[in-house]
Amino acid sequence: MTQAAVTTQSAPRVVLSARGLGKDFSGFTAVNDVNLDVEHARIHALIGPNGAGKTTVFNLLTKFLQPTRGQITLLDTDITNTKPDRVARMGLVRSFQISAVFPHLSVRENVKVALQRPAGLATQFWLPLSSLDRLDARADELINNLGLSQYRDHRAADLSYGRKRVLEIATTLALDPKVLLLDEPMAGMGQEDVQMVADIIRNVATERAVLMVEHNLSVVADICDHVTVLQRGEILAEGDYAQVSADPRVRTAYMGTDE
Ligand SMILES: Nc1ncnc2c1ncn2[C@@H]1O[C@H](COP(=O)(O)OP(=O)(O)OP(=O)(O)O)[C@@H](O)[C@H]1O
Repeated sequence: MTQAAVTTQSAPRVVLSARGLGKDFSGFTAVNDVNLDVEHARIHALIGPNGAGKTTVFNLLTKFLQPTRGQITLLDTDITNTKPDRVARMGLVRSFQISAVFPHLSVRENVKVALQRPAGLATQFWLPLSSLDRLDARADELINNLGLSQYRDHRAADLSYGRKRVLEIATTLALDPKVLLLDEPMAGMGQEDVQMVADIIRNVATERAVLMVEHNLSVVADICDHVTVLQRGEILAEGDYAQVSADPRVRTAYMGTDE
């Protein structure tokens, strides 16, 4: 391997960045002066107390909301004024809620429906599902990678809550995102499912960047490489989990005390 190749491999690669990001709602500033650098093959957490602005930042990055101030760059392209569907096609994909999974289709059929888009097929619900047979191999690869192979022919409705979440991540991965945004992936899960989904996210992040909003701080401590703490719409602290959790300002924001 050449020296250049070694350097390229080891250098952190920023795939999504925000500079001076801000959003006002009728005079109320929900997000102000947020700078973020999300790197390839890393898991980046966005945390903060209720109302800190995490969801608004997600909506700004995916362009569901138009920023009042600032700039967003995806893979070296300025996407500040780009429409959400185009941003998704460029590789910034947000996981949808479980309701995005079709309950009466099997795990495999759900993944195949999701695979139609990157395969260049229009979503044509009037076509028989058998017309999607050529997507079997790719669907099975995704299903195996996410540990769902023994549930391949189960109806989505019959899966446990945690496995529905994993299926939902699988349908998102069908779009082959470069940056995956996960909004509280552990919400409502028991400990066993939390561990399973944490392992899946770690696995998924070996090939792409993951930015996640998560309230479960032990998960953040366990799997996240970098943590940005928001409070009242602004960045309060950032660093690895050990750094931010030792910061007295973060302790005060979460617990009302820095003890
Ligand atoms: N469309 C809107 N119009 C007016 N205010 C809004 C709007 N969306 C969000 N806000 C306000 O912006 C602030 C940040 O909200 P946001 O939902 O981004 O916080 P959050 O950190 O995601 O909170 P939570 O952890 O409770 O989900 C809150 O004060 C909220 O009331």
